This record gives sequence, C-alpha cells and structure tokens, in this order.
Amino acid sequence: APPEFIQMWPSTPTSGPGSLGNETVSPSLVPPPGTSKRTPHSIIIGVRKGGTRALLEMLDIHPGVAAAATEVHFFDWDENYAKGLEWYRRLMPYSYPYQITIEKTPGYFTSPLAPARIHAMNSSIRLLLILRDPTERVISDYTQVYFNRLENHKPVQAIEDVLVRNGGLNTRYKAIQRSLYDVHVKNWLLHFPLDQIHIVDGDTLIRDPLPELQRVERFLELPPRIVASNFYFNQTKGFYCIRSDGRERCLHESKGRPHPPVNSSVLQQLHSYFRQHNRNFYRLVGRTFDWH
Ligand SMILES: Nc1ncnc2c1ncn2[C@@H]1O[C@H](COP(=O)(O)OS(=O)(=O)O)[C@@H](OP(=O)(O)O)[C@H]1O
Repeated sequence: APPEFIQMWPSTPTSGPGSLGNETVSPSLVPPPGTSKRTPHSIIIGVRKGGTRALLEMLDIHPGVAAAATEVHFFDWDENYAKGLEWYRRLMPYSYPYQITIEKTPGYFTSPLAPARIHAMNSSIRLLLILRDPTERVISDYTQVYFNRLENHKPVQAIEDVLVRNGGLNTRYKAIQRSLYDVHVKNWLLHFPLDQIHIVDGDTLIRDPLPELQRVERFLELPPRIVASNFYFNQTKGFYCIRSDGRERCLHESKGRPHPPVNSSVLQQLHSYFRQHNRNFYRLVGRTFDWH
C-alpha cells in the first residue's frame, strides 16, 4: 500500500454531509401522482463488501430505476421474512410504471434460505451479483468490522490474529467463508438459471464504472442512459463519484476505506486457499475473473 494509506491506518471515521450510503431513509410524505410501491424487479444479492452500494447508486442515475433507500434484509432475516411480502413491498420506493424497482441486501448471497424465498416471490426476477477478488473482500470485510467495533467502543483484533489460528489459515473465520463464491453460488443455481444472474466485476467497477453499468443496463433491458459524464474521479477519495441531475456526490466515508497491510505469507495462504474455489466458481458461471 502507498505510504499515505498506511499512515491513515488506523483512523477514526467521521461522517460528512452530502455523503451517500449511510443507509438512512428520507421519507417522501406525499407520493408523486401515478407512482406506487412495487416489489423489486431486480435485486443486488451481494456480495458483502463487493461494491453493492456503489452499484445501486450508479444504477440509480438511470431514469428507469427506482432504488430502495435501505438494506431491507427481508429474505435473509427470519424475523423480517415472517412479517410478510406486504411489509417488504411497503419498504420499496415509489416508482412510475415505466421504472423498475431495485433493492440491495449484500447478505442475501451467503444466506442459505434467500434463493428459495426470492424464487417464491418472483421466479423470473433478475439478480445482480457484484464480486471482487475474494482476498480483497476478506480484508475489506475485516476492515468494516474493525471500524464498527471501534465506533461501538468494543475491543478490536489485529488482522493477522483473526486470519491465523495455530500457525495456519483460520478457514472458519466468517469473512473467509463469505469469500467462497463457488459454495454460495451453487445454492442460487439450484433455484435460478445462470442467465437470470448477472455478475458485475467489482474490481472493474472501481477502476472504470461505465462499461460495467452499460452491461447491467443491457441485462435489465433498460434503454442506455448512463454515460461517461455521470462519473468523475475524485482524487481525494481515490474513487469515482457520481454526477447526475446537476449534483455531484461521492459514496459515504465508510466506502473505500484504506485497508490494513497484511503479512505477505498470510496473503499467499489466502490466495492458495481460494485458488481451487475460484476455479470451481469460474466453471459454475462459465466465466473467469482476474482474481489471485
Ligand atoms: N465509487 C466507489 N466509491 C467508494 N467505494 C466503492 C466505489 N466503487 C466500489 N467501491 C467499493 O465498495 C466497497 C464496499 O462494498 P459494499 O457497498 O458492497 O459494502 S457493504 O457490504 O454494503 O458494507 C468498498 O470497499 P472498501 O474499499 O473495502 O471500503 C469499495 O472498494
């Protein structure tokens, strides 16, 4: 990592105005005439830390998209699922008949029950799955938990202490389990054909968002509306931000945090642990990725 990133680690996050992705709802009291709340036509099912918020906010540029404001956790949390489909529908945004509703809950991808439940709601739904290098995802997942614990004044552990057990890789660590994409995608393929699952390359979305967004437009059969001028690179943030409707906005500070440096032998162990799983995944989805 470049020195400035190492110096920034660890630091305490602050929140700033005008930021996105802080998962708050701004209730619109009077629905625009001609709109209604509808269950999603498409769901971003994960993966956690894959870039799900960026993908949803970038898709929301499209006039044909109505994005849910919060992570709903309907299909992965039993207590929410028990509240019924009507409860879920009410949490969706108001949309015009020509729009499609999209929600994102990254926990769905690794939930054993979510595929069957989503299928029961709508067997022809289009699923979006954004993935990134599994090792990077583990470190991002650790970083998220680290900062959440700091904010809640809970004790934190160094990354090597959670990744290593008895001299070997701690493969029972939840963040590692969540990066076994082959294991999780198998559950989805029991319920949905592959052509209903579009995989977004999260590493590419970070570097060059437009082509990934254009592929999603085609998958969702939306007319092409997202253009290069909807994105600009923010040097301070180190990520692309969004320009639409005359406004410029970056994702919340909790997105794109510097990652802690990780010992190279531990990194090697992660890479070799994921290697076979990645190959299995490529075979299952008929496509390869530039993962370690
Ligand atoms: N444009 C842009 N701006 C900021 N961040 C971006 C962007 N595009 C992708 N990303 C990556 O999104 C990662 C967070 O993923 P998620 O939104 O899926 O996280 S979460 O599961 O909802 O918590 C986040 O992971 P970290 O870098 O580890 O914070 C980012 O790398």
